[in-house]
Amino acid sequence: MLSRACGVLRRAAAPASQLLPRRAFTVAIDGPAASGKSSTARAVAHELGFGYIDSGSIYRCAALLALRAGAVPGSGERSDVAGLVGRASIDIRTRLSPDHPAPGGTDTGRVVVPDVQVLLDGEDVSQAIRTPEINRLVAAIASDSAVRDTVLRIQQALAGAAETKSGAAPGGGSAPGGVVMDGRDIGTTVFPGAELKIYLDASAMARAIRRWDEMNRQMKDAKAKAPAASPEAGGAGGQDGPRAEGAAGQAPAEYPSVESIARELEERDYADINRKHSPLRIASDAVVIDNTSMTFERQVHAIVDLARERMGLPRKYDDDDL
Ligand SMILES: Nc1ncnc2c1ncn2[C@@H]1O[C@H](COP(=O)(O)OP(=O)(O)O)[C@@H](O)[C@H]1O
Ligand SMILES: Nc1ccn([C@@H]2O[C@H](COP(=O)(O)OP(=O)(O)O)[C@@H](O)[C@H]2O)c(=O)n1
Repeated sequence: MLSRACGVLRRAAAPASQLLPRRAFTVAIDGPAASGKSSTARAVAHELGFGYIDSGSIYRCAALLALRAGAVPGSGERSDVAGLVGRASIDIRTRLSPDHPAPGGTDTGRVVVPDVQVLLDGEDVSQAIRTPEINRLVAAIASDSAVRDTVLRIQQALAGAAETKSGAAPGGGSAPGGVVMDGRDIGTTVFPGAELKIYLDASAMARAIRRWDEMNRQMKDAKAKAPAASPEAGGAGGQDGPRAEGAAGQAPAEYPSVESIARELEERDYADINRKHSPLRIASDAVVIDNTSMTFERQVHAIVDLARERMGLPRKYDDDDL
């Protein structure tokens, strides 16, 4: 388990001989909800052999902690969500399935999107932090400056640990590693000096349809794994659109329509853009990619090549410039 102090420890423990040659490369990917940040960041990190941090999942853990403590905004309960998060142990693990090639890219250009597992005090909360209830709550929790300060320290510690792992050369030496982190303020606040900043965007309707589609696929997977589920557990194809499994072990919840997903994304974007602390902004030195009409592979290849160029490596793909 990672401790929140490991970023500090890594720097403090590095012998002087390692300080100059080692230079981690940071890719910051920001953008509105469901613009493709997390899937793209995971694929780019895998291809470059870098660590990956999904910063949204840390805020989602904060929202889950607040919910479980009955300390949601407006409940009247005086809450110290920052304290709850500060005392918690949060770990984000990238998982490869057996048919995935090893990190570092392939000659075929095949895009690999590893799974990510989020552990909160050792509990796998990967599904519990992606419920409609957390979606509604998370932006309010993330607008609290004390929560943001605490999450910032966790982000930096996780990134330090991920860079160290990605830079571990075969044989136990150290090679320049890197980290890809996605969120809302990575290029502006968390890593303002990131070597590559991407702002990923897509039309509101494209984003809502993609998220609906994603939920539909997850529901089908869950159904395939649990064929004996009761009829009330729901199924796709009705007038109401897809339905969902709830958090692990809970009763399946109703999936919303595309329109209501679009509304939820719009409300969350509004809150993220208009909050006082670290609002969602395009960093002045970010490369803006609108992927409304772009394939997933192309956006991954383009970002990998931008990173390679800035690392002094030759481009790998033939895709035209963006
Ligand atoms: N260029 C693209 N074309 C079509 N679908 C995409 C594209 N980029 C991402 N997606 C899909 O959109 C959905 C939302 O992406 P995700 O990475 O979860 O977004 P975010 O992290 O910004 O919320 C996923 O199902 C992802 O596979
Ligand atoms: N760096 C970040 C990342 C997420 N967040 C907050 O966390 C929420 C969830 O982020 P997410 O990346 O999981 O959301 P999706 O885009 O995946 O829906 C966002 O709507 C923001 O309110 C933030 O404020 N700053």
